[in-house]
Amino acid sequence: MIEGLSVTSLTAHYGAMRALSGVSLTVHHGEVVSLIGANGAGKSTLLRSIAGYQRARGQDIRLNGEIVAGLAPHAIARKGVVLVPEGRRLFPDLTVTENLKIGAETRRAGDWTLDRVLQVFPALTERLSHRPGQLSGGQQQMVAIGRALMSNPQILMLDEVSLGLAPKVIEELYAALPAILSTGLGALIVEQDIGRALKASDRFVTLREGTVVLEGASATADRHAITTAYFGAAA
Ligand SMILES: Nc1ncnc2c1ncn2[C@@H]1O[C@H](COP(=O)(O)OP(=O)(O)OP(=O)(O)O)[C@@H](O)[C@H]1O
Repeated sequence: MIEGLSVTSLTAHYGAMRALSGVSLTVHHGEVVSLIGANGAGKSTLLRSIAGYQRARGQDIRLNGEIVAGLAPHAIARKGVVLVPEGRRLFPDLTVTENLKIGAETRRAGDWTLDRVLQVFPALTERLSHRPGQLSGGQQQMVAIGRALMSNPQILMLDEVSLGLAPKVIEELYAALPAILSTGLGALIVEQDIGRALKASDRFVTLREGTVVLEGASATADRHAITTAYFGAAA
């Protein structure tokens, strides 16, 4: 049995179009796995399928050996698999505190509290009564990640958290990752910048056209091989 997330032979369709074909991967507790691939490779579909927002065939998605595939998204979150979606999806009429506390509604027992989120993202401390529209993009992303942490996840999935943010702000977000992982959770991250994805992760998985084409340890990854796998043999 795998301690953490395991996905086996996952297939997903949009109508007749196959977006994922037999994708398998694991994310153990305490490790970061980065999902690398061009636009349309299927990264968001994979994360959304794991989180229960998208119907997938194969249906072998497990957390600590227990099948979670087929459960509703809130039930999967309650088991401990939580997605920070692309575009953040904060509640615009709620304050930062209220947005963070919503994450606690699917809360499992665990270490994450509002105070702990604020230790990881101190920039939010002064802005707890603000609405998301009054925050910078980076601060909004901190709220989205903080909201996910408030549910005490075992597996945290981050879909393109750096999209549209300035390099300095992206550095700040990634600098928080070790503190986030120190509670023993595992992370599956989608990051467009291959260099940053490898730096932030223990292992990488490259998707092309819905299929895993290359995977390995990030520290010893061959960038050329990844780029070739990413674009296909014709690149
Ligand atoms: N709601 C949808 N309806 C139909 N096709 C979709 C839908 N969402 C995604 N697709 C298609 O499924 C494939 C995989 O898309 P997906 O968004 O998972 O890729 P991605 O790797 O996350 O890309 P991006 O970096 O652009 O988000 C693409 O061909 C895309 O056009």
